[in-house]
Amino acid sequence: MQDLEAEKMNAAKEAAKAVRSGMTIGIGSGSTVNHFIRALGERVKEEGLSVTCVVSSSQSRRLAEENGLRVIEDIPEKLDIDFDGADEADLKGNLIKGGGGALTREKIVAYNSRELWVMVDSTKIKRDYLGRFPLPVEILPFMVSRTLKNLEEAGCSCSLRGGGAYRTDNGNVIADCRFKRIDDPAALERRLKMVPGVVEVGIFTSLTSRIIEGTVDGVQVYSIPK
Ligand SMILES: O=C[C@H](O)[C@H](O)[C@H](O)COP(=O)(O)O
Repeated sequence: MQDLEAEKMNAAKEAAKAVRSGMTIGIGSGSTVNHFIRALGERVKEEGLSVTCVVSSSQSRRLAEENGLRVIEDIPEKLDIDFDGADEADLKGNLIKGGGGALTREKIVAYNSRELWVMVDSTKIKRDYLGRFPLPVEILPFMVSRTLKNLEEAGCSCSLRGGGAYRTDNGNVIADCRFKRIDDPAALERRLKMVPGVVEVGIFTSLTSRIIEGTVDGVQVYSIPK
């Protein structure tokens, strides 16, 4: 049986090796990122690295601080590298994110970083098309049933995460949108962002610089041309 936790850990440990003292980095959210935070925390402890980070969720913030990382909220310059996970990734660097509800802050952090390095286990890489994982879209709770209908006009069926009880760190709700397949991620991202009430869409395009896929005994690294 595939050991997905080991794959995530291998990807995270490899990524953590790239951090140098003095860097300001972005840190995303999720179980793979948790491995990254712990691996980086060990380097901080053992090598005395000085690292400052902007994190994309309250959960990552807690873990980062517990592991000795300095966390800040804002910075006028771009971050050096953003390290994050994904729910799906294709080899052009298109991603589906937001399984943990942190997509909006994750996209802000990724957009404001020179590079985005994505750490995934082997099941996340999709060589044909994205969309098996329901696409998370963060929306305002105001007039939510109309917003869901407007999203469905793009050819999906939507449900509110937790029946509407789930709240993001921004106080909003998540619509999980099931498409048969997503053939043109950039066009769909643009279309859904036009729906009033949509805060952010969990499709990330043109942001990824590198995908680190964890394998049973190491990693496979894909560089994404800009
Ligand atoms: O909102 C959560 C994020 O987009 C995560 O990076 C994504 O869901 C992948 O999480 P995991 O590493 O737990 O599979």
